[in-house]
Amino acid sequence: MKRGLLIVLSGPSGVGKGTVCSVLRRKVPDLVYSVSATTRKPRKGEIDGVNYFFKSREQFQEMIDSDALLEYAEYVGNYYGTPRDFVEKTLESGKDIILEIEVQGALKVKEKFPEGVFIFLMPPSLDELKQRIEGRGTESKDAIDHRMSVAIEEIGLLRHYDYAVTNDDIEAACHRIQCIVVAEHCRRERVMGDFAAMQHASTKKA
Ligand SMILES: Nc1nc2c(ncn2[C@@H]2O[C@H](COP(=O)(O)OP(=O)(O)O)[C@@H](O)[C@H]2O)c(=O)[nH]1
Ligand SMILES: Nc1ncnc2c1ncn2[C@@H]1O[C@H](COP(=O)(O)OP(=O)(O)O)[C@@H](O)[C@H]1O
Repeated sequence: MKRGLLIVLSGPSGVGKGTVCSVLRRKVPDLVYSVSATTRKPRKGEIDGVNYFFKSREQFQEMIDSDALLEYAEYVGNYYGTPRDFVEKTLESGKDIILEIEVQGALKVKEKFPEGVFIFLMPPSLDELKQRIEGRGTESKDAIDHRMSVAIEEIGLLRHYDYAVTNDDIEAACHRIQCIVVAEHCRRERVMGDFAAMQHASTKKA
């Protein structure tokens, strides 16, 4: 059985990762979405187990201690982490999985899964990024300023990624990501030498 693709979608807060992921989930129902654990408090409308697994600091620490997380990072005062088992089981079952995580975590995943596909979602401009965070209305002014300074540092790490996708338009960004996924599958077909297996089967028949 061929393993699925591990796709990491990263990028600064407010760039549209969540929005792009929810559109992708609708368009590509076969793509599995990893639900993270966090110590952040739920926002209005967020559901435990759907948007995040909401944990206390103690519960999160237990997950770290028992090696239940593939990676974790502290981001603007809260912890976020990817439950390991779900990712590994999904990949083993041959399905593709997408992790929507911030940059420090993405770089840790890259150390463990260099064969993953690392995509950085870029804002059309920093002004547009600030407007999107403000427009979402979920953060205080201090938190927005903090997220903007973290964003500038994160964009500086773009070179560690395989692809940059600009989120100028949601549909266009999703289309680009879908194209990347298709291309990566084709690339792996070549690397995995399926052609050799095909030749072997046809020699056996002759
Ligand atoms: N390292 C890591 N980052 C995560 C994880 N889950 C979410 N994040 C990131 O944490 C950051 C803050 O997430 P959140 O508080 O939901 O705010 P928002 O994504 O900016 O709306 C975002 O960049 C998320 O992509 C995770 O499991 N691990
Ligand atoms: N291509 C886009 N054009 C305009 N607004 C967008 C676009 N993508 C996302 N947004 C808006 O930007 C805000 C932040 O998006 P969100 O998905 O919450 O970002 P992230 O998950 O990266 O923090 C939301 O209000 C969302 O509706």
